[in-house]
Amino acid sequence: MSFEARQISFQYGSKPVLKEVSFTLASGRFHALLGPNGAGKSTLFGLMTRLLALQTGELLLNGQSLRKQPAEAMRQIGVVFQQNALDLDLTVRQNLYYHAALHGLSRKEARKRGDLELERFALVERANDPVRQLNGGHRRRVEIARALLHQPGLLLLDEPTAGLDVGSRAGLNEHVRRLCEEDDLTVLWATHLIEEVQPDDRVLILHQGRLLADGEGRAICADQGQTNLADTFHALTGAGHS
Ligand SMILES: Nc1ncnc2c1ncn2[C@@H]1O[C@H](COP(=O)(O)OP(=O)(O)OP(=O)(O)O)[C@@H](O)[C@H]1O
Repeated sequence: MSFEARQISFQYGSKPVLKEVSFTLASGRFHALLGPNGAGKSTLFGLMTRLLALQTGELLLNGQSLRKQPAEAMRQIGVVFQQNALDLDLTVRQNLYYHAALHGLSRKEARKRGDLELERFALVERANDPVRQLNGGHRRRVEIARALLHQPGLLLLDEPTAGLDVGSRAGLNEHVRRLCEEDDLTVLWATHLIEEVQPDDRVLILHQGRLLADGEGRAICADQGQTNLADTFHALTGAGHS
């Protein structure tokens, strides 16, 4: 899986929100898209998932333009949005099957893929419970399992730990890192929380619509003459330590 953003600019009305943003994602790696609130992370996700129409620049998945091959590209992408998008009255299993059907999976395939993800996400015991009965951490796990049903090569997560307690946050972050290794999945994890980023992650720092840094966390720190990511982030954006 290869992904490239070329010179992406975007504005809401007359308000510029993304300014000539270019980057590539490395296959099978965990990338942290780090930026303070309002940096433009969700807008970038909106463009990558085609919720928003591209204005300037190009997005390429495996060399194919998202603009020109939207259906094919969407088959390669799984997404977890900031807002919970599960049907609370359906069971965990029903949510998974419904989403699988939307992606055109047969009933048999949906069951097979659904059961496998329930197992991997340690959700088997909750499979027949309505999502409403699940806590925030479990709901997020269901959302990620759902996003992976159609076996995308690229998983986008927009502030996936929003609203979770510290323990659940760390657990979810670790889990997605494991998926990255197990499935050779390319991950873009948007966050404003430094503690969700590790020095050997690929880190993209977005601030006021501009990409201020792009590279291995450790190398970005060294470039800025800093010893840790929190100080580096502060030096680049002026944003407080989280
Ligand atoms: N629909 C919209 N219309 C006008 N301005 C918008 C709209 N959506 C977002 N914005 C503005 O665009 C800027 C970037 O917002 P965006 O949500 O992309 O940032 P973010 O980094 O995801 O931050 P957050 O984590 O707070 O959502 C902000 O100034 C925001 O107020």
